[in-house]
Amino acid sequence: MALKAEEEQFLPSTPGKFKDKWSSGKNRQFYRCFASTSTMFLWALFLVALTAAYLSFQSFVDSGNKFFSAACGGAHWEKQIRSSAQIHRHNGFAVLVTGAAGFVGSHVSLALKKRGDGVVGLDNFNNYYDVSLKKARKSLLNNHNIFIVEGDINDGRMLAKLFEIVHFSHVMHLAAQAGVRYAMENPQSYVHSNIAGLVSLLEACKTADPQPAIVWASSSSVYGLNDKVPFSESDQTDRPASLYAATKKAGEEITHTYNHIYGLSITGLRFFTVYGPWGRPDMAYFSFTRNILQGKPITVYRGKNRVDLARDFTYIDDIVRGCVASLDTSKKSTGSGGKKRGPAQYRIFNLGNTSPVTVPQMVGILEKQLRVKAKKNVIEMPGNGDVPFTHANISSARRELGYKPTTDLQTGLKKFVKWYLSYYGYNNGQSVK
Ligand SMILES: O=C(O)[C@H]1O[C@H](OP(=O)(O)OP(=O)(O)OC[C@H]2O[C@@H](n3ccc(=O)[nH]c3=O)[C@H](O)[C@@H]2O)[C@H](O)[C@@H](O)[C@H]1O
Repeated sequence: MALKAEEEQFLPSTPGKFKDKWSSGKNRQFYRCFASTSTMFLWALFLVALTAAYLSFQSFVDSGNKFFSAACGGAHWEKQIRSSAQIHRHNGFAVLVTGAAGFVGSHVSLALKKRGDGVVGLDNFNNYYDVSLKKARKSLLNNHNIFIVEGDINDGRMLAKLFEIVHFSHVMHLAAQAGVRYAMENPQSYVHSNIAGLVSLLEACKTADPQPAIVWASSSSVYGLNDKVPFSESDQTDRPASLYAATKKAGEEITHTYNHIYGLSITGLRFFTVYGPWGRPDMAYFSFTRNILQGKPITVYRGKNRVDLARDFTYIDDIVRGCVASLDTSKKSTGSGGKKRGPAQYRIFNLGNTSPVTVPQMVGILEKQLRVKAKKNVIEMPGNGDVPFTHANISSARRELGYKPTTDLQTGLKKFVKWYLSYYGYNNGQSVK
């Protein structure tokens, strides 16, 4: 009880109820004054310590994140970039390819390098799918003297440094968070790469002097719930069915803004389900191949009223030709150092195959190529961002780019399967590696 009484006297109380042994007068004033000064001192000390800790943490984060990682920077690094950017043909380009360790990025980089353009790659090697495949593509590019910078398009200081080292004439922007259905699992990654990353890249391009012309990957998914076929560039694209599609559509609006304000020359390419050797393991044709060879079941989605889903599958070599033609027909950006000097080119093209194939037909082709029957599990398409069909109208690309796809799905999948077996091997139905 005594303790309780003692505790009580130091407990804060409602005004008028506070009891203390410092009755009244000078003693009490002195105590209060002393107590408040020392408390303030302690608080001030605490705040100083907190600020110091915060600042040192921030500079640690800055050095790790915002600027070059250990793999970047330094004289050797700059030398590799300069050498990779060297042009070996008359009037050739110096191209920065973002997403160079990706499927389309690696193919486009090789095509440009082979014809004598200077190519510098950029890729963050994220683990959305098997990183070893990205590293293998990187080795392939290295063998052709293409250097890939390991970095993120959100790293503005690193981008500024790249533009300082090389006066890129063009940027082929293919870095993105791909995949339609994964957007439900990890929505933020789409905002990070396809929105924030895009803006960061455009900021670097707008500030660069000279400004590069930009060609970048939009997507057939922007047509969303559009049911007017074939899809034309002038069709409505304001009903996306997935967050992926919404970020690609937003990218089209964002690039338009940079074209309008800063005079950046911009070409957006709406790719239609691109497939082929060195492809993406998250895509259906790729994962179906793996499962069929391993004797595992595949899930085939079906639309409402038992209607088969269909895609305008487009072979990688056709897409590469469309990308290169877009670079070749790009006009120069008109601004410099962040200031527009006049109107600049702004284009959007469909790059598809113009002959949709149903998913069960695609599976049938794979079964024939692999000589293995698939264990099919057919289910109704879940509400996960998928659209029932895609079909490109490519008249615009044909007219302006001379784009003419030449590979049907049968021929293209044959080439894919050949690559798959040589890359992963085939061992009693088990994929290895
Ligand atoms: O053109 C694009 O802009 C996009 O193309 C690609 O998306 P999609 O056309 O959806 O390709 P993909 O996943 O191979 O599914 C193909 C078909 O198989 C069906 N599908 C899929 C998986 C499955 O398990 N079962 C199935 O039936 C599925 O329902 C669909 O009908 C890119 O991934 C995307 O990043 C983007 O670039």
